Amino acid sequence: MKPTEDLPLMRNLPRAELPTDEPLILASGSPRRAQLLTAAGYDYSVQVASDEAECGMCSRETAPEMVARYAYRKAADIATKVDTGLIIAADTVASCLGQILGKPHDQDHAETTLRLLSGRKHDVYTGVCVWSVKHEMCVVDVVRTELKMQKLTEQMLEDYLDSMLWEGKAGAFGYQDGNDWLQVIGDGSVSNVVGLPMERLSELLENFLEVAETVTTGSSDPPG
Ligand SMILES: Cc1cn([C@H]2C[C@H](O)[C@@H](COP(=O)(O)OP(=O)(O)OP(=O)(O)O)O2)c(=O)[nH]c1=O
Repeated sequence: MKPTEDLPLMRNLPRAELPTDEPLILASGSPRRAQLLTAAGYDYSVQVASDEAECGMCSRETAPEMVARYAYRKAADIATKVDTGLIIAADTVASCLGQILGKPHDQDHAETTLRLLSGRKHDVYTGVCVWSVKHEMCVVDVVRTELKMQKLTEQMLEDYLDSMLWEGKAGAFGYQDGNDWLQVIGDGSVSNVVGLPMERLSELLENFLEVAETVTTGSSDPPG
């Protein structure tokens, strides 16, 4: 298996000029998001949002609504803890047959998730929030990538579950794990699948001062 930094998805990633003079902060503990930002050439520090940012499931909330809300809440959490900073936060889930598939709780959950995805088309949604503490403004956007997973044999399933590579990955599978099980449909963003849509992030940074909205203090819902 190739190390992640050698994968094609880490090459030729866009890097935008930052819209403010604040230090860039990645509000995420995801190693994939950090690898993507580093591969694109951004200079940043990491501050992980508290687990409470990902709490509170709203009934009838769709996958894109959920990832937008969680990305916003992760950025808002760090915004209360720093004096200045341009914060980037994100949240990723898979969605298949109307079910929202987050990170598996354990191996049984990973198996159930992979059996659902096996042989099926599904979507990966990532919500991304850019937040300027100095300007008290933020923007939230969601990117969808459509994928198809090949039909898994019992042996493939067993080997992958034993590998523990499913841990901490939405949908219980890492596109970057080098198994070629997933095919991106159309011209969807691969970095979006791995946790941070680098193309959209670049657009959001480039247009930040035009598209960002003033933050409402204490709101747990993203603007718009
Ligand atoms: C679909 C998919 C997700 N993932 C990862 C990206 C995210 O790290 C993770 C989804 O969980 P998230 O809750 O979005 O992020 P996280 O818990 O890793 O980090 P934080 O909350 O601190 O931001 O799944 C892959 O690495 N490969 C994939 O193919």
